[in-house]
Amino acid sequence: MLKAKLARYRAQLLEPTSKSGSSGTGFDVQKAGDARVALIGFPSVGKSTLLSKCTNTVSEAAAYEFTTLTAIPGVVEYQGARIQLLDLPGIVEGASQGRGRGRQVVATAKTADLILVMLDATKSEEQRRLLEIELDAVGIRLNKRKPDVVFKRRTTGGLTTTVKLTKTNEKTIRTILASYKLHNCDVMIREDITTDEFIDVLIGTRKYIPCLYVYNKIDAISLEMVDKLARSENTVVISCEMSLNLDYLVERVWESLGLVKVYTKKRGERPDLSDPVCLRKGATIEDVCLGIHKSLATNFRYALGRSSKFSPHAQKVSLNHQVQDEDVVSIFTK
Ligand SMILES: Nc1nc2c(ncn2[C@@H]2O[C@H](COP(=O)(O)OP(=O)(O)OP(=O)(O)O)[C@@H](O)[C@H]2O)c(=O)[nH]1
Ligand SMILES: [K+]
Ligand SMILES: [Mg+2]
Repeated sequence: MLKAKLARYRAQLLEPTSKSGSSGTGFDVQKAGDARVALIGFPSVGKSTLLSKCTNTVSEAAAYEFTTLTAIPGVVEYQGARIQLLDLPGIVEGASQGRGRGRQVVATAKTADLILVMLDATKSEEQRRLLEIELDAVGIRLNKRKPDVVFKRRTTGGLTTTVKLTKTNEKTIRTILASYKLHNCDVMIREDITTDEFIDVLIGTRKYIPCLYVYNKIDAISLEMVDKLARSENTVVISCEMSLNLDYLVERVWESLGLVKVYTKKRGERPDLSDPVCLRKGATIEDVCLGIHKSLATNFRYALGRSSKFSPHAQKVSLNHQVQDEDVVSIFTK
């Protein structure tokens, strides 16, 4: 019950209080391109150096802490896709609780499609855990998917569990529901969740964001250490200064975003490889149409799709056909 209370108070605390209605907590940078990637890390880990190396934007880098004072967007081009990379001020322990810039940084992280937790490979492992705590405190869940719990407010209701709960129990769930005054609701638990995960579902504003741990400055540590770090999960090791592994980082960023690039082709012409339509995995031909122009979906007759990975021949496909990465699509309208 204390956990539930604490989570509720924290959620209230982080809620925008301004009457203007805008959350006003993040930095005011327009989203641009096909996805947004945010750089989160302690001061002087090399965030700005990375932005300057991977994009056409220059962000001032220097040996003193808090060189960067605001959000600086750059664009990473990857096989025709445009990814917005956001350089942000460094944060310190307690950023999520404090006022001002630290809070602003973590609030901005919430708007990202992927978070790069940037770490200094020469510093202790502790930095990673500290950053995770700050992101967790504002409701960001890294590399997790939303728990499989269906929750609906109703006039009557009940609790159904389709799996055996081993990390929490029904009594705890009922106590938490009561403490939130949720007496009439339908709850269906379809996964062996923890108490904390259940509270996350109730709070409802959690963000489940993929994350890569990026260890910079590997030029300054031993090869054994580099090898060890490089083998960890969701981890990329780089040296911005010596331009080591930066192309691989961009590849991993693309992969972690879980996007697909679809190339369009006009009849009798070669596919346009410079300007793909980028969509979420699982997207359909209809999404491709909408990504180009609304009228394409309404006037849709059929499409010819060619999957570069699975079949060399174009096939006639309908609106609900799922597209794969690097598919080539021609759309025919009425
Ligand atoms: N040895 C080494 N030093 C690096 C590397 N990348 C960046 N640096 C140095 O680290 C210092 C900090 O770099 P910045 O890019 O300013 O770091 P930041 O994370 O943007 O720092 P803040 O904006 O202050 O939070 C600079 O002196 C860089 O030259 C690297 O790969 N290896
Ligand atoms: K710095
Ligand atoms: Mg900086």
